[in-house]
Amino acid sequence: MDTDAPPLVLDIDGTLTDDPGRLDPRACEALSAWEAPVVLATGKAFPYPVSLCHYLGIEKNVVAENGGVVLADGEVTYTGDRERAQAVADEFAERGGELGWGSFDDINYWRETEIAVERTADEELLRAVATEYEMEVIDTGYAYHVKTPGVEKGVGFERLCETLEMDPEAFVAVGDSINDVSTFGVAGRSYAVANADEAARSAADEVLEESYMDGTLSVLSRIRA
Ligand SMILES: O=C(O)COP(=O)(O)O
Ligand SMILES: [Mg+2]
Repeated sequence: MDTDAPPLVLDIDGTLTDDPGRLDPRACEALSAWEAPVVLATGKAFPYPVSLCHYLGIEKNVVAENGGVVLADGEVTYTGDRERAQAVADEFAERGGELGWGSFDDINYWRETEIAVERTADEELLRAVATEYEMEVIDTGYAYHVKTPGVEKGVGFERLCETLEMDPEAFVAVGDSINDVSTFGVAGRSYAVANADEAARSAADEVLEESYMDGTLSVLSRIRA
């Protein structure tokens, strides 16, 4: 691999996974061997990208919870009002809504700055309650996230770059959904995989012909030259 490979900022679900969200095994080889920093920027709770970095054998540079949690150079920072998100979840449940994750809610168990809700939930009710609490709901295609407005992956990514003393413009971004739009806005070059939603497609510099990891690999092979 060329040592001039640019640093990467990559979404996980829909970008390094298949449709049901299983990690594509080709991501392991490609990212373990990448010769520049790789940042994982995800809507998932903090332990998920940290574990993925651990098992890929790469530096733990992570934006989790849609920007609510950032880890760079061993330093963790938090933004977002978890208590307010919890208040939305409680009121949602009070009015008959269900988060939908079953008896052990591993999706929210470690989540520190927002709340995620299964996409089978009553979206209209969830959005109505969130609005009452001046919170925002986004649909990533994998979950609804009840989050603090202004907390975004891209904002967290900029914070991470400050810590690493790197220029966000140097990074190549790949993603698939509305929660990647802010990352696309600050990275130097951005790609939406073919399975991306409308928001990601219109924010990306380029929409790829290939879906999921096929799309991500096509970017990696292009930029490594
Ligand atoms: O947690 C989600 O809903 C989606 O996760 P992602 O940001 O890695 O695609
Ligand atoms: Mg995604």
